[in-house]
Amino acid sequence: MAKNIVQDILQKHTIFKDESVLDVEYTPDSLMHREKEIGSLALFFRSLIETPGKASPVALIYSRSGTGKTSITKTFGGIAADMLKSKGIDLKYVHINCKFVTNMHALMQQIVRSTTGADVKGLSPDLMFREMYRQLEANDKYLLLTLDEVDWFIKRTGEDLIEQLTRYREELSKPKRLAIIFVVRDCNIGSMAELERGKLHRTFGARTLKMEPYTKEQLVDIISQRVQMAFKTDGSVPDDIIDFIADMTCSVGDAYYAIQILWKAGKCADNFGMNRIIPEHVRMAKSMTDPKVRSEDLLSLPRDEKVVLQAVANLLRIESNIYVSLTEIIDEYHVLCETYKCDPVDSQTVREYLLDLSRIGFLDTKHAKSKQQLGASIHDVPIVILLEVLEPMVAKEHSD
Ligand SMILES: Nc1ncnc2c1ncn2[C@@H]1O[C@H](COP(=O)(O)OP(=O)(O)OP(=O)(O)O)[C@@H](O)[C@H]1O
Repeated sequence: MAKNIVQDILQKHTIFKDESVLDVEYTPDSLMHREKEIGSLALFFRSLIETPGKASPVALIYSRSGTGKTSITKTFGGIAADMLKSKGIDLKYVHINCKFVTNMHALMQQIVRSTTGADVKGLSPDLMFREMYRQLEANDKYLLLTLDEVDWFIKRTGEDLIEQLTRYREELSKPKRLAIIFVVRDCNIGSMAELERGKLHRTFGARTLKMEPYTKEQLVDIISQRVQMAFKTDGSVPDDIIDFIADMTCSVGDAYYAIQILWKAGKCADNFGMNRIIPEHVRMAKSMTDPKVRSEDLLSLPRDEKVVLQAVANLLRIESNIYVSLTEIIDEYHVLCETYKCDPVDSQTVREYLLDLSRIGFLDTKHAKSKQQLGASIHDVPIVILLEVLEPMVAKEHSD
């Protein structure tokens, strides 16, 4: 019985070729739009690659989430290890996420385990570090260590991981076998006290890299790359769907967020037995990824604005519509006014309502390039869910 269920599921049609490339852990071989940043790491760690042992460089990377901090450090770590290997030098790249590590002792245990494969118990963090370093020396190895999300660790434990590790590194005898990349979320740097920020500046100096959020065009490229790898045929994710996802995620510039929406939209298409993603799947995916409760807010909107919003939603219910024009909205609005037997407001007022609805977050507006005409879309809520609440609300208000 259970076997049949599994067999049935596996036999079901799917638009995916390889879902694993949409996992957050997956880093593509070619990391788009991060060439400059990988180049900065090469400059920061030039001495490690050209004259290993001479110095023990450290660097700090910070940015908002989903902007590729983890990916560029892993990519750079792999490249550095390969380059040194070709010179007969053994560089181990170790990447540790500190977010869920509870204290300095547990962190040092992880560093030692990932570097040497050994489990050390009963030693203080200082002694563990010395033991690990002794093993690096004994085996003539070098270590490039990335400590990711160190800001969470510092906040939670109150232990100044950056100061402690940079102190260890200063005490090392030559050849210096340790280089470290610290990774921090931008927002947490922003909220740091002036004194702490000054300390970071003194420790890292010019070896500080701030990564900018991705632009819409960059997100289009990143999503397109994943589409090629994850989906069966070219037609399963049309270009305007890629554009739509990039449009709705570019205000945060987060590649992970965009890839999550792509994946969930693909799952929706599978669930509906369709062989391509349509805009409504994307809206559903967005609401699952970033749920927003809107229904109670709808009640507070003026009556006429609700009708304008319903006009937009009615037009977007049509399968292929991502944006609809002001002219179309006005036509649909007049049809609704006839249905509800109410007097329509003039076109300029409809336009103002749309801008107002956009300001308070019920819809998204943009100007079409060609016609200079206002277009409206809804990014946050699946239209079916919005209309389920809005339609009866508007009907009731006009029957009272
Ligand atoms: N330039 C890029 N090209 C392709 N994929 C990318 C790129 N940047 C990020 N990604 C993908 O986006 C996801 C998030 O990236 P990553 O974890 O590197 O970001 P981050 O800045 O470290 O995020 P966080 O602060 O949340 O840890 C990963 O799946 C990664 O593969």
